[in-house]
Amino acid sequence: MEGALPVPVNMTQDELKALVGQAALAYVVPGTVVGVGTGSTVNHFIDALATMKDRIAGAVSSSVASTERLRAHGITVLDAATVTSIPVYIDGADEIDHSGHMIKGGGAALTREKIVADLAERFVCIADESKLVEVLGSYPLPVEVIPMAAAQVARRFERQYGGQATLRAGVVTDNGNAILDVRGLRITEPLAMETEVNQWPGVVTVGIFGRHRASVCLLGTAAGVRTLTF
Ligand SMILES: O=C(CO)[C@H](O)[C@H](O)COP(=O)(O)O
Repeated sequence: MEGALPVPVNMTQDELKALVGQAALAYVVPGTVVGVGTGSTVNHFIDALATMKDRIAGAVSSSVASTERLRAHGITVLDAATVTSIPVYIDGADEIDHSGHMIKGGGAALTREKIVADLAERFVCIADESKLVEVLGSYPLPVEVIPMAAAQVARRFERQYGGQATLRAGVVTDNGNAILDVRGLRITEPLAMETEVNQWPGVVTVGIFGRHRASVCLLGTAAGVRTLTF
């Protein structure tokens, strides 16, 4: 199912991100706690959320960066451990397919993103149209790993899926771990790969959001905001 709201043509990628960040406000349930993702698209959402900060019960954040931005706007950030359920989680994606499966983790926040997504009744993905793909895998798949397992996990990707993993230089996650970026994958069965890789020793989180896929995607396009529901 989809629909589109018209917008002026020739918008930049950042303007498309701002457009969907604003559009996501319609999915915030007044009086409740909002799950907030991480990244440049979400930054626009956080800025928009500030306009209704007095009508929400606060936010659960998926990264130190988003927490700082939320607090700078005067939005209350709650510890995820104190929250049992939230109606909606709003976050970006590096890729999303036509079933709502995503690759996430370009900003290295994938583990906390999956934790907050797990608290949510629904995941609303906000993205510019370049993120919509037929098959996941052109974007290098991020995997958060315990550093001592990085080489072993990399070898296993090569052996099992023919993927080439490299350590993301200079990056330490909010959880003190490393990120592998895996190239050369064609992820035709996201749920199966997510389940498999999650079982490898030393893998903290794989950036495939299959079980935690989006139920709605607000896609910024030259024709307006396309709403995809899955
Ligand atoms: O998964 C993420 C961070 O870990 C982001 O949602 C993803 O990288 C998209 O970022 P952006 O909105 O900047 O394009």
